Amino acid sequence: MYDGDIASVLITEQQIGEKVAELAKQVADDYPENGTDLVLVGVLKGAVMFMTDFARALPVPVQLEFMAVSSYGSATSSSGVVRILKDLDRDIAGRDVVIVEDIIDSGLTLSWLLKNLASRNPKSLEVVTLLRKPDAVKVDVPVKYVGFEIPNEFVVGYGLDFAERYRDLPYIGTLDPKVYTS
Ligand SMILES: O=P(O)(O)OC[C@H]1O[C@H](OP(=O)(O)OP(=O)(O)O)[C@H](O)[C@@H]1O
Ligand code: HPA
Ligand SMILES: [Mg+2]
Repeated sequence: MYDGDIASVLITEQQIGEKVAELAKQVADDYPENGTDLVLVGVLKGAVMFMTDFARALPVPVQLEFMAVSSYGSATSSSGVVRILKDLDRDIAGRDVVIVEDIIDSGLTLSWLLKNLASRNPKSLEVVTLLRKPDAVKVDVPVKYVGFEIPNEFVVGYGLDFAERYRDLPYIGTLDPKVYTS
């Protein structure tokens, strides 16, 4: 599948599975059941694979919410302009909320999202991200749960796309530059 487009496998399916279980354990330890379900806010579309695996790995009840924002379009770097394409369906005031992201690259999307959700007065607000690129950060954002720190290369798979392709790969790989330079 996608023959020749993937330059290298950065994180295997098995490594992803182990990390998801580890992150779920950390989050479950920090949010013991208290009668009010934790709200997971998945950031579409990139976080969809991580969100569904993570929610099922968590041994505490959660409610699933989604937001769609877009800052990348078909480019390989963030424009910094964030648009809401889909908002939450429910009020999060007074709730424990965890944003579920696939990747923090420049940090621009998350920084905007944190401000936006904080203004809705949740009881608490934290972030879990599967990937972070420390060398790409333009705005520092407080992130409590980080899966993997990765080099500053464009990656695809497990929800992450280039021009809407490759999200369905079960692993995370680097994209051969010929794909986006041709
Ligand atoms: O830290 P940043 O530089 O802001 O980049 C991270 C964001 O960019 C990607 O979303 P994208 O806008 O590509 O939408 P998508 O999830 O639908 O692919 C990714 O899923 C993150 O949400
Ligand atoms: O490396 C990336 N790959 C895919 N989507 C992204 N959005 C931000 N960074 C990336
Ligand atoms: Mg994208």
